[in-house]
Amino acid sequence: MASVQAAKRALRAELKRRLRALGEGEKRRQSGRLARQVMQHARYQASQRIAVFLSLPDEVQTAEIIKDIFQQGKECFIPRYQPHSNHMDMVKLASYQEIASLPVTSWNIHQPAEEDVREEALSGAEGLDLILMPGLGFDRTGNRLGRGKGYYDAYLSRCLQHPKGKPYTIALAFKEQMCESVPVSENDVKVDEVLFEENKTQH
Ligand SMILES: Nc1nc2c(c(=O)[nH]1)N(C=O)[C@@H](CNc1ccc(C(=O)N[C@@H](CCC(=O)O)C(=O)O)cc1)CN2
Ligand SMILES: Nc1ncnc2c1ncn2[C@@H]1O[C@H](COP(=O)(O)OP(=O)(O)OP(=O)(O)O)[C@@H](O)[C@H]1O
Ligand SMILES: [Mg+2]
Repeated sequence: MASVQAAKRALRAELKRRLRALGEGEKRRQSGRLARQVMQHARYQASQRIAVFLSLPDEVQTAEIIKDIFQQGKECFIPRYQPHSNHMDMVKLASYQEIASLPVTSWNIHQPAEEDVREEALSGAEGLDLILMPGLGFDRTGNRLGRGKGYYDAYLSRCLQHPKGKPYTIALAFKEQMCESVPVSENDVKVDEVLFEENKTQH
């Protein structure tokens, strides 16, 4: 339905305005609290294979979470997306320190080069246990508005085909990213939980 696309476009613009108004200190403060919430989360503690995004400046910062994943002896996977499609893999990251040495994409996100051969999370029987999800906006029923390329929706539908089934999904949000309701279409996959300051929603 065309009107859903228009509603998404309008909400993305509104959310980008809200995010631009957020100061660096406030983003750091909320990110610190959310990182602790993740580390204390039973689903996180029980997860061995975790996919996490390398945060952009307007997203909840994930550096402390990534360090903890390695400290806890868990396995860490990061996005490798193909710019001109909606294809994304989650590939193995060897260490926190490795991130700085990875090339950057046109969106200025570190990711391994296409020819860099790495384990893809869904290539083996183990799959993924948990995906920490980015996004521009969320509502309390788990609807998610991304950056409009469908990478995560397409990836989650691939996860559904995997013998292990869909991993648990937790979105990380600044409280300014919470919306009354997010417009969705058939391809949109809900997240299991949205973590934001002082509160959380579970479905
Ligand atoms: N940190 C992070 N990594 C990620 C994602 C993400 O949302 N966050 N992705 C999740 O998909 C994939 C990359 N997809 C992206 C899609 C768009 C933009 C982006 O900056 N878009 C512009 C406007 C796009 C346009 O021209 O229409 C923007 O948002 O300002 C960035 C990443 C994989 N890696
Ligand atoms: N599972 C899928 N298979 C094929 N195309 C898809 C799938 N999911 C979404 N798409 C397509 O991707 C495009 C963008 O979708 P949408 O606007 O929901 O992006 P988004 O959820 O904001 O982005 P992202 O998931 O990358 O954060 C749409 O044209 C949609 O039809
Ligand atoms: Mg979507």
